[in-house]
Amino acid sequence: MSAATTTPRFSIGVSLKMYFTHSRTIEWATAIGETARRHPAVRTGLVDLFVVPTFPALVPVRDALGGAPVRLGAQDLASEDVGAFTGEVSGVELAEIGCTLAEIGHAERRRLFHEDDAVIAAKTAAALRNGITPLLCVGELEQAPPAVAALEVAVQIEAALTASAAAGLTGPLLIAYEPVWAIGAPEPAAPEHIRGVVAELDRHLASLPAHAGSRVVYGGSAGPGLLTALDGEVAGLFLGRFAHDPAAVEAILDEALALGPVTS
Ligand SMILES: O=C[C@H](O)COP(=O)(O)O
Repeated sequence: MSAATTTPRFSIGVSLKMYFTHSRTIEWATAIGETARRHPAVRTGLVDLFVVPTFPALVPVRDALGGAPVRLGAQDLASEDVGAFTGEVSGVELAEIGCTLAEIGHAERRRLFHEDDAVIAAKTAAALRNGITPLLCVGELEQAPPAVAALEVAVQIEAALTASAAAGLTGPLLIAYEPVWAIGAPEPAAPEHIRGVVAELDRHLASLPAHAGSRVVYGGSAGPGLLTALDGEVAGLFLGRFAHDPAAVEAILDEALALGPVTS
């Protein structure tokens, strides 16, 4: 087995949203930990694998992973760090229990919980302030050509960074590009659409020195076969339903291994 690469070529993560019971979450995480410990794509550092369970499952999942090289992410975080905010969970506490990622701005939180650009910007700043990588979810609302979609998404990214910029906060972002119309759908967006938007977003991120090291992964009905279809031109996937079977995660890791490290 080759030595671990310094920068993983792919980031591959799964949000469990609110689909599983606690016991099923732990069974799933145990299986993912077992896969991660032995799979060469993870062991060599080719893939940065992360899981995003519900809040009460974070510590049990961390323990079920049993030291496997899998990062832990939260599905949300508070915009404040301490105080009378019933029901909220701070970035301080998330960092303390080992979360290195926090999901921010998911379309479901915008649509169902009325999170707006200001909330998302405050949460992005809270993550950066606490040394947590924002897993910033962005995506166009309606189907549009890649250049048009990328413009809409770039505006969302800029809006999410306003509070961080004002506070002088820096750090890499993990952008989950999720076309809203492709979330919860039977199929992901077409590979050529994904490649087109992600290429534009990569160019946009390259113009943000405060967030050097950022990368874009694709989410929205992603599953086995998509990484291969994207031909290595996208830096990873953010999965939902189609990673509920641990065998699907293993299949995607196999695809990453077949694509291999960047050769140039
Ligand atoms: O957080 C994950 C995304 O929203 C994708 O979910 P999905 O693959 O079930 O559509």
